[in-house]
Amino acid sequence: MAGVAGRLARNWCRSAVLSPLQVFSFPSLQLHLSGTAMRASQDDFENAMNQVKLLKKDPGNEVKLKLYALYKQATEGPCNMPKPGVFDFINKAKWDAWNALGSLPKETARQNYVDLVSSLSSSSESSSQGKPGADREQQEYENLVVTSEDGITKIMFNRPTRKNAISTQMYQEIMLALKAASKDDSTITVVTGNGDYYSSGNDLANFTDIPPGGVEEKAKQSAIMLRDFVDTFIDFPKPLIAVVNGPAVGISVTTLGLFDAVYASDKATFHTPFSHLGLSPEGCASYTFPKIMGPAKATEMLIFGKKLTAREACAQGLVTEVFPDSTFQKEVWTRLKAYSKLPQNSMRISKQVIRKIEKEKLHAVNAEECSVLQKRWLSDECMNATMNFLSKRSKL
Ligand SMILES: CCCCCC/C=C/C(=O)SCCNC(=O)CCNC(=O)[C@H](O)C(C)(C)COP(=O)(O)OP(=O)(O)OC[C@H]1O[C@@H](n2cnc3c(N)ncnc32)[C@H](O)[C@@H]1OP(=O)(O)O
Repeated sequence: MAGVAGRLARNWCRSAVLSPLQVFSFPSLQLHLSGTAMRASQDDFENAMNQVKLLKKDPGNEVKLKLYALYKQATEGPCNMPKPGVFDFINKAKWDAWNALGSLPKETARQNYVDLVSSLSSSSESSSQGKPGADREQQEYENLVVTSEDGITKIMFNRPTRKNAISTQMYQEIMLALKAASKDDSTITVVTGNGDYYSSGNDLANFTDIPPGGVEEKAKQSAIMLRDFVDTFIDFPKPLIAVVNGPAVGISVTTLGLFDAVYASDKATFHTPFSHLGLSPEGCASYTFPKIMGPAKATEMLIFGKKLTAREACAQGLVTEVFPDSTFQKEVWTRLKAYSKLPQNSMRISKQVIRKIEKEKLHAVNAEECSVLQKRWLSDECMNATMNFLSKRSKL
């Protein structure tokens, strides 16, 4: 197979003066827009064809074959060529790749082509920005520790003395770190907490910093920031895993519904005391929680503020697996390191396929939740609960 791969590479590179990526735009990949069969995604398809030519990194023969096959399937349908002879290695490899797509519908092939190119573009972009590894330079954050090693980018909340409560600056930093992780070379991204808490949720002191426009302006700014924050999770393109090292409260619980896997220590608890704080759900939990655990269990958490143990949260489907605290870090990181070695593009594309149908809905839910909260923050119920906590008259 190595011989065939080598010959494939040479064959595609034979046009000599061309860079490997220009060569990669083999003749049959040029789009012949016939004006027929124009569909909604034709523009995306066309853009993807152009993007392929701009890739900075050679994606390798396996991916090239996949692109070739998807292109042929998208434009011509199932393989219609006679099978090349056994010694015609290159055409045989191309034929095999196309034929393997069977009766995949044209529009699915087109979509898969677009998705594959999009994943290649982002990894090619990021490869010019940095390499994975322990020594990789990381942006400095005040409230996070971000590291990248073994194909895993780890974003760790780092305000342990405040139980990792999320300040306004920390929301911004988390968004920045997620955006950077979405473009780096890592295969998976992990969010965790430093210290005994995963996170105690929104820093209740966030609402004491009132701008000149008054509390209404504060509520408006907070709703915009919250919407952006949650959108970043909804749109995150690669597997996102929460390593819940201890108790989680409020928004650090609701956003778990947007993660792809949640591993928890048996010391973790899951608490969304929105009614106690005069608030309402955020992080798309009004949609994801009833979907994950059924409406009755979601009501107990989101309306009555029932705190779940890690095992209860696992039984409800919010948590993937629970580990004894004594072996939690070792077991989880061993597993994550194994997962991080799986093929990057395949994982990305699988996530896209799994999440795509929900994306629009999640953005709409997020917008609605933020608009409701904007009003809630101005309510007496919420203001009193916040003042009671800050004046140390109450705790959860
Ligand atoms: C701005 C736009 C976005 C808004 C999004 C909407 C989000 C909603 C939510 O997330 S709702 C949930 C909000 N969180 C809370 O209500 C938790 C409040 N904290 C507590 O009840 C307790 O601190 C505790 C149960 C988490 C931990 O109790 P304990 O173990 O006794 O520790 P301490 O209380 O002594 O905590 C140490 C230190 O940290 C401060 N702190 C902890 N959590 C928060 C917080 N969420 N906000 C602000 N400050 C927090 C706590 O006050 C202590 O400070 P001190 O040492 O006393 O100065």
